[in-house]
Amino acid sequence: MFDGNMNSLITNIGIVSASFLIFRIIEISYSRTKRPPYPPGPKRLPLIGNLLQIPPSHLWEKAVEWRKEYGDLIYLESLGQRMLLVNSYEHAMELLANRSAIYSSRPHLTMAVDLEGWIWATGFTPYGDNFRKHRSYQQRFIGSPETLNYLEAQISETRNMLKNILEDTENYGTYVQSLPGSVILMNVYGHRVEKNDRYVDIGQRGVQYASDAEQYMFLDVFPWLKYIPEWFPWTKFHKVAKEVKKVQHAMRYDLYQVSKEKAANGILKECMTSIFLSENTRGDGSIADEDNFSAAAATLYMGGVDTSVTAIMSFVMQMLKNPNVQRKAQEEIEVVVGADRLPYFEDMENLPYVRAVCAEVLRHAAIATLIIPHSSTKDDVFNGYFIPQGTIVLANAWAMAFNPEYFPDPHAFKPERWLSSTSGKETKGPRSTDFGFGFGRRACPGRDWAQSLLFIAASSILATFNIEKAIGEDANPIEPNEEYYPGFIRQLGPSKCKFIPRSPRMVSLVKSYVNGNEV
Ligand code: HEM
Repeated sequence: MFDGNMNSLITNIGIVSASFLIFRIIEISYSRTKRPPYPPGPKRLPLIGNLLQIPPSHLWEKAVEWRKEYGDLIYLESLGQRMLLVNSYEHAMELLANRSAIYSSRPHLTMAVDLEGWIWATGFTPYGDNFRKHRSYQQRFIGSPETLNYLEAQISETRNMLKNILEDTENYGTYVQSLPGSVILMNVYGHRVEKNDRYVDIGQRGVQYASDAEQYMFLDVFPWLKYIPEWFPWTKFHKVAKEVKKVQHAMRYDLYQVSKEKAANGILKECMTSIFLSENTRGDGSIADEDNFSAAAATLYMGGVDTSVTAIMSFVMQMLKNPNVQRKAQEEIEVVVGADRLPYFEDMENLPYVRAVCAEVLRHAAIATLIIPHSSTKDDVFNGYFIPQGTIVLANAWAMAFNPEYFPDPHAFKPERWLSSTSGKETKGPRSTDFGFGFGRRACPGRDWAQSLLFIAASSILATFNIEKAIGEDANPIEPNEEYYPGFIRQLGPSKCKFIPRSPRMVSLVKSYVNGNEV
């Protein structure tokens, strides 16, 4: 009896399971035939997809080449990971801004998030409550200078940089490299940067490590590899992750702790942390929402310390390559600012040519080539194509910056294209700041901060110095360094060149300002 029941139970389960399986197969094949196609893209091989066609670097340039065949949307798969390259500004806006409820998350990167521990940094945080809290702190303190007057630190640190360049011209690169870090550390933690400052170094190493994590994408395909013990051969990634973890931890906590101690002793200068602590420290000493605040603050440190260096380095390189542009910008400064003081933010409105130079620097430098990858949280259909949930969307800001339909003669450096008041206006497309800082809910919160620092640094350098090519041993001018480090975030090193003070008056002005006796 028992055996008979058991047999029929097994038979029934078998029938039900088989029916379920058949139903699923029919359902899947039906949905496949009904579902719209993926966007066009290079032919995928079974299992590995486009793995062999995706170049190890300069994917943004490959995407432009593919555009001729497939158009502005290019769909790729690599070992099961779906990717969508978006070459046009209009499509990036449509997906990442107009449909930002679906396209505002970040991919989960095994190396960066699980092994190195960057999950706290806003740029790696998935869409959700923590992300929203980070963004509201960042918007409040850095989105505009209303709560915290970050412009003051931008002016004073720029003038420090001018003085250092005056005294040690050969090493101008060192001072440009530390300018953004010295401003952001003052803004966020009230920390005054010293020569060879440990925290600027930690910040720059942290940014480099975080962007290098993309080299370990094989761990996303085989995430179980992360459980292999460290002593096992070919697990160098464990050693790298261990080292990065120390830097990541230092970025997140070290300066925050120092600032907290200073605040407790009443010696913390006004900054983002001092304002937050004064508003959120409870009677028993505990601090409301401290985790989200310290993460949002440390991500600003991360965002501010590096990208703006590329912008200012690119400005110097372009001035070396385009002496006529340099002269024209200096003439405008002479008329508006005069030769008796250095520029202020109040001059910005009256310096359209200098503003155009800055806009052209940002376009031409294309600092964040593929912005930061977004990830979709829902299946979507766009322009008749199916974009599955979990697709990594890469907006090709480099392609937008050099699109000849928006910017005729795109590789030429032409500030005139941004001047609406001259007949030379040639720009038909978006502004460089519309795509260079990303899209939608994830767009860079440091956009205004970065633009104002570039303006004050560029106009102050132009007012103080003539930048000229150095002369080589063969008596020929040395061409400027145009070799960008080809990462998702492009970096540019200094050129061999001369910073020649424009007049003894400018020299004494810079010195007097730094010594606190502004003339
Ligand atoms: C010229 C300088 C800069 C450029 C070109 C730049 C560009 C970008 C881009 C393209 C993104 C990704 C946006 C997206 O995914 O749609 C981004 C994100 C971010 N940037 Fe910037 N940035 C610059 C300066 C700064 C500065 C100065 C700060 C901080 C003071 C900053 C803080 C951030 C943060 C926190 C994020 C992450 C936002 C998120 O994931 O929600 N950036 N930036």
